[in-house]
Amino acid sequence: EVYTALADMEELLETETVLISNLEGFIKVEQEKLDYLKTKMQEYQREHAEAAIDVTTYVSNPINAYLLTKRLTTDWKQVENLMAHDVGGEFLRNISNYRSILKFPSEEDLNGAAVALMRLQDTYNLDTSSLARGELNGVQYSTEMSSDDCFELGRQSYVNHDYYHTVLWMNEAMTRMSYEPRNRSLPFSKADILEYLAFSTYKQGDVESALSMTNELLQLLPTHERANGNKVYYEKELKELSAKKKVKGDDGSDETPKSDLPIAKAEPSVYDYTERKAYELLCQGKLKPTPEQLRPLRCRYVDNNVPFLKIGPMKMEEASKDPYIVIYHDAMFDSEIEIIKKMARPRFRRATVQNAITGELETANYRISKSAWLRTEEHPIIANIVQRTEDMTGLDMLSAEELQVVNYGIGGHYEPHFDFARREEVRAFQGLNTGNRIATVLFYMSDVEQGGATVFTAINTALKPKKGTAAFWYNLHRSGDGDYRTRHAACPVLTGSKWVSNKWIHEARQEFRRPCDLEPDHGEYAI
Ligand SMILES: O=C(O)CCC(=O)C(=O)O
Ligand SMILES: [Fe+2]
Repeated sequence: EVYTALADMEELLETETVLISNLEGFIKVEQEKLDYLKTKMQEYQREHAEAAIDVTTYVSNPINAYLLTKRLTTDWKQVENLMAHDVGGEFLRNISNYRSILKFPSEEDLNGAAVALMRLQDTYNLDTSSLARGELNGVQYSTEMSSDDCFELGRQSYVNHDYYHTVLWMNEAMTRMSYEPRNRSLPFSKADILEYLAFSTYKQGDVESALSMTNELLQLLPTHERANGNKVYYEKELKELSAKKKVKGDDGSDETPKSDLPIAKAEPSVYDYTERKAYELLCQGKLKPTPEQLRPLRCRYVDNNVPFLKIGPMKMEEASKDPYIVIYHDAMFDSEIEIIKKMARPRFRRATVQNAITGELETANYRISKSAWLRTEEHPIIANIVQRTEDMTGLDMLSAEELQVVNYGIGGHYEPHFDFARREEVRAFQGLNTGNRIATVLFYMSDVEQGGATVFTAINTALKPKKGTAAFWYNLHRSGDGDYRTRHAACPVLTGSKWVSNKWIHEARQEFRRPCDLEPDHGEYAI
């Protein structure tokens, strides 16, 4: 699929370029054909008009008699041939050839892109009509959505059982339809919208509104079979509801009204309501650390006692004292970033997560990005970065994982998670024999216009991506136990393309670099 990384979506524009020029070619050839036929027809009309003035005189001229015969035999044959000539077929064959060479999005991509928009709408609290007008978080962009763009979003939400967004977007489609030019040919009618609206409203528990929408639909199409059936159903349900209200009780019916609209399985969310709320507010920039958390934070130049850094110390900014989270500025050069991106692009695979029960790697809607692994030996640039990571962290890199390069797609995100393996899933890194992920270094390889922050949901801390900076934190206490306060997430990217690299450092070989302790925690750490 392509929607999971913007790097891949860029190629779709090349596909579109080819398709546009194909369509242009078709129109040109078809137009030439029509122009030729038109000229021919006018010629016929002219000759014919002349002949019609005096038919007898006309045919008595042997030249005219010959020409008339010719016109209706060979000349006419040519016209027929041209009429039969199928210009479209050739161009359609070209398009099917392109399908094997160029990148085309699939139905899955369309659904993924629609879900991504809904995720952005929820996470950043975007109002439907502003979004449809092309406004993202108060910033006006030039794109505007038409009624059928909105209808399709509603339909995709419906397919995903997401009745809440179905209602929002079908309503928007209806509003837009009313002020768009009447002559637009639309693949749906007002009745179709009403059917989606009624059913989704019912699914959300509002039987009364579902009934009134169904009635509205029946005014447009009195013989609509399903609507008539549902009307009876809704009326019955309402009657039962009001009867129950009097007696006070639960709803007992398991019958549902009919809909033959397609339906798919929805994935359950992996985190609870309070964490979700904190996550959203942090992503929106509305939740901040307390003054107590902020007061002790400092910026300074550090050399970590590394000879190389004595010459060129690094700029370090503390983002949190406990757990200890720091930002290194200018940790990657633009030139290095370009090379890393170029190396990663052709190797991108959809990012996976580990199933806590089976240990299998699988794709999930809660992690939408593409990633690639770059080995230290592959390029001197990577080796440099790994060495710099060692200098910044004071940790040994021999047990670290390779550099993971990540690019996020539309609405690309990673819901709250730990980087370390929990006791029940220690199997995660067992094969490696290097212990758990003791620390994370997260390099930001792009700025992000809007959204895409890294947020720590347990300590109300958000890190805004800034090209060239790196975040560093310990995932484990000195005791080796996981530090649950390091739970973090990548907020959905609202606008822009987000690139990061992860370097996960393991416990093995850190015995003298970060000695362990029986106590789980010590405040933390200063090199
Ligand atoms: O992209 C980010 O901001 C965080 C990524 C992350 O947490 C991860 O890949 O484990
Ligand atoms: Fe992470």
